[in-house]
Amino acid sequence: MNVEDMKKAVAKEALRYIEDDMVIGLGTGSTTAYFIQFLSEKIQKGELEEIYGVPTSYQAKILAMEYGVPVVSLDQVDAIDVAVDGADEVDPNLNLIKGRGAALTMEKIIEYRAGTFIVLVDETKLVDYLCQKMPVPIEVIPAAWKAILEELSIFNAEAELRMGKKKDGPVVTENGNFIIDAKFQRIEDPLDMEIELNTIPGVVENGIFADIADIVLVGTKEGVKKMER
Ligand SMILES: O=C[C@H](O)[C@H](O)[C@H](O)COP(=O)(O)O
Repeated sequence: MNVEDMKKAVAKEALRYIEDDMVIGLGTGSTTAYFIQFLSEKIQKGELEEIYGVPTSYQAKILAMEYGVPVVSLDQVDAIDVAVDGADEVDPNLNLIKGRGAALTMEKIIEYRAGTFIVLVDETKLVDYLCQKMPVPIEVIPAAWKAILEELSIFNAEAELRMGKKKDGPVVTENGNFIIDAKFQRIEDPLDMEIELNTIPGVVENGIFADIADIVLVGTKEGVKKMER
């Protein structure tokens, strides 16, 4: 089983948690893209009814629209039953790093409010501690990017402004902000770090998702494994 197969396997498994009449937070990224596709197939077959998706990004919104999953915005719903999303790192306590796709702020807004937050990863995302492999993406107000970059040196972080791939200059998020990727040595206390980073003036949100995930479905060569809080 390759990584792509593992992503598909967890995306299929996540459907077990979906029932009729649910409002579902639709995450961003390659793994959730499979989930949106499989969700749509169930809807088209009539196996799921009255499903509404709340997208966390334009990517999720466009995919849902293409696949025919009805979309609504957060302010049109009273509650989100389940949110499903990928992650960049998952530690043994189900703390996450997210934001490789620069969608972290809307992801956190929606997933924080979900009745159940289900994370879909392949086994390469499992780490012993956060920041083992990946930096923490931090969404910042553009005017503050340089000051924040310097302030992050207090944490011994190797931080850089994220640059566009098919765009000159920095990545601009869907909220009109910049992203700083900060590689810390090792995050000992994810919740503490998540809160501390958000106290820096100009920081909009950061990609540490501590104590939010309820279930993590992990695609492995032996099949899907479930981690639960
Ligand atoms: O901003 C992007 C997100 O946090 C993604 O959910 C995360 O990077 C995982 O994406 P993928 O499933 O493509 O690895």
